[in-house]
Amino acid sequence: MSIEFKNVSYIYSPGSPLEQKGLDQVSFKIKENSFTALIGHTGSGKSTLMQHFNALLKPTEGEITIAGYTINKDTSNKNLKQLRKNVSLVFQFPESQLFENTVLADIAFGPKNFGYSEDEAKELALKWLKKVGLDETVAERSPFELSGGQMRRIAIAGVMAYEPAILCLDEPAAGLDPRGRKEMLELFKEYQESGHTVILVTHNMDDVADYADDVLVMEGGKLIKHATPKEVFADASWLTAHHLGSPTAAKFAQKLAQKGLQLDDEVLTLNELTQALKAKMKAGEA
Ligand SMILES: Nc1ncnc2c1ncn2[C@@H]1O[C@H](COP(=O)(O)OP(=O)(O)OP(=O)(O)O)[C@@H](O)[C@H]1O
Repeated sequence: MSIEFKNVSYIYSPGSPLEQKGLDQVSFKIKENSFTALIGHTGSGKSTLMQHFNALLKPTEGEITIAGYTINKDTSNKNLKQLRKNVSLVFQFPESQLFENTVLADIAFGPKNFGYSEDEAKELALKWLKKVGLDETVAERSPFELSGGQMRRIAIAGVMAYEPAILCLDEPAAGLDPRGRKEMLELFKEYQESGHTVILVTHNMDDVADYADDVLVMEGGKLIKHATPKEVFADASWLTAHHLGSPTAAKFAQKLAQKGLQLDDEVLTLNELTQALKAKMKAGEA
C-alpha cells in the first residue's frame, strides 16, 4: 500500500488566537514496503504528519491517498475502521495505554477489536508476545508488574498482532537501553522485510542509517527533503545548515578525513566503516 500526500496543509485552531501551522503544502509518495524515517527538529511537524496517516487529523487543504482511502477536509469520521486496521500509529511511550488485567488480554485487545475471534486473537497475542522477545510465562501476569521495557514491548505487540499493512512509530525505542533499542528496531526491520511498510519517527541518525531506505525531512511544517539515507547524509553543510546530525560512523569518517585518511566510500553504518577501513588497510594506506 503506497501513501501519497498532495499539497497537504494543516492548521491547528484556525481563526483563533492560537492558530498555528502544523503542515505547509506537503507532497510526497512513499512506496509500498519501504522503511521510511521521518526526521526533523522538535516542532517541525513530524507528529502532525503522522496523525494524518490514519485520519486522526485531516488536512485543512490538500489530499492524502492511503490504503484505498482518499482523505481530505471533507472526509467523514465514519467508516474509518478498515483504514485504522491497515494503518496503525504507535505514539511515544505506548505503555501508558496498557489497561487489561493480563499481558495476553492486552495484546489480544487489538486483534479482537478488528474482528478476529477470541481464539484467533489469543493465538496472535501469543505469537507476538514471543516475537517481541517475551516469555510465555508472563502471559497471565498483570502488565503493570513488569518493567518499563517489557511494558513497551507488550504495547507494541498489541499493535503488531493485527498486522497492519502500514506501521507508523513515533520514537518507539526512546528510553530503552542500547540492546533493547537494537532488538526493537530489528523487529521493525523484520516486519518490513515480511512485506509491510514501516514509518519511523526518530531523532537517532544511526537508526536512520542502519534501517531506513527512504527519509522524509521536515522543517517548519514543510517537507524539505525526500531522499535515500545516502543522499540525505551526503551533504554535511546542508545538514549543518538545517541543524541535523549525521550517523556516528559518518562523523568518525569525517574525523579520519580531517586527519588525512580519506575513505573511498561514503560510510553511514558501522559495518560500512569497518569495510572501508579494511579496504584501506589491505591497500596499505591505513
Ligand atoms: N495540539 C496542538 N495545538 C496547536 N499547535 C500544535 C499542536 N500540536 C502541535 N502544534 C504545533 O504544530 C507544529 C508542529 O508540531 P509537531 O508536534 O507536529 O512537531 P514534531 O516534529 O512532531 O515535534 P516533536 O519532535 O517535539 O514531537 C509546532 O509548531 C507545534 O507547536
